[in-house]
Amino acid sequence: MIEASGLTKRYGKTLAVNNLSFSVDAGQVTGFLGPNGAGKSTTMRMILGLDTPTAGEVRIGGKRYQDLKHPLRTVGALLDAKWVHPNRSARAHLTWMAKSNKIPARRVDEVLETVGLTGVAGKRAGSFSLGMSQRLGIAAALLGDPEVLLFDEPVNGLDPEGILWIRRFMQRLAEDGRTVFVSSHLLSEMALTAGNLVVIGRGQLISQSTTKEFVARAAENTVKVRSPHLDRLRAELAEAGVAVTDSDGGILVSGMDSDKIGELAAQHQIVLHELSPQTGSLEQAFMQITGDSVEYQTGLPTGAALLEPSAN
Ligand SMILES: Nc1ncnc2c1ncn2[C@@H]1O[C@H](COP(=O)(O)OP(=O)(O)OP(=O)(O)O)[C@@H](O)[C@H]1O
Repeated sequence: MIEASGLTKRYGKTLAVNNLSFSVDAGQVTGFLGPNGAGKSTTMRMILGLDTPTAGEVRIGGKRYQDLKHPLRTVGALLDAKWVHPNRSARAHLTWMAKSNKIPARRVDEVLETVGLTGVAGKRAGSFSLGMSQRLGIAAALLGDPEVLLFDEPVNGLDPEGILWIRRFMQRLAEDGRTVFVSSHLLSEMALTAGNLVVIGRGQLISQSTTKEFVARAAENTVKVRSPHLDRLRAELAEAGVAVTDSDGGILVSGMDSDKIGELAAQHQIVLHELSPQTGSLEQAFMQITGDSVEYQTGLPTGAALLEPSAN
């Protein structure tokens, strides 16, 4: 289990993580979701003791990272799959890690087998594809047979087969009873993988709930409206304090259900050509909830910005 309370990290003028509290339970994959720059990597680094919080703390199984006797046996992480020395073989890399962490050498072959790299264990890690490097990174994270696993954007840049493999693998780890915490800026990916979501924006907690609840909450509040008197309707909705965005020859209304919009239109004798509650794509749902908290606008429509690969 991971518990963050009041976790805060400031880099100069940038408040990367701001008073963040959440918990991650064992037995399910928990997605850590937020737009680029939201503070996910910084939070993961603080969980792993690689960065010191400016305020607050995070505990793993009740202990701070620096108080863990055998850190690799408690928590394993895949942060950056490409940090392996390129001239070392996969087996040499894992053997070195095992030795320096007092982990029995037999674990090396076990984890190579687990991630399906036994056949290429003697090859230079520098010659590995991104998918193979990710597997090697996961093997390293598993060396100490830890209860808690952290993955930072593990599917970035992978082909569909690699994505599927990682998704299934994370689910298997969770089914084994481990705590699996995985960051992503893609809700559609997380919705397929994670049962719970911790969602952040601009370093702050936006929501912690089941994935189902998160998606339903966002989607149920959007209604598509088309009308030949769109300007008048827009003005009445603004008066009612409701948010409106343009969409495909009509508008998308958030925060008022379709019954109320219909009544408002009738009251002002505004003809409607369409009044349809949207189930919305997952990405739309995510944008709707995190919309105000996107730090860097890319100039692309907001939905597309989310589908851009992260800079990680
Ligand atoms: N070492 C650092 N020095 C200064 N600012 C930093 C540092 N690390 C992160 N930041 C800033 O903190 C904020 C959060 O960054 P972080 O990388 O944690 O976000 P993220 O959610 O992981 O984003 P991404 O998905 O783009 O990696 C950003 O504004 C970033 O520029």
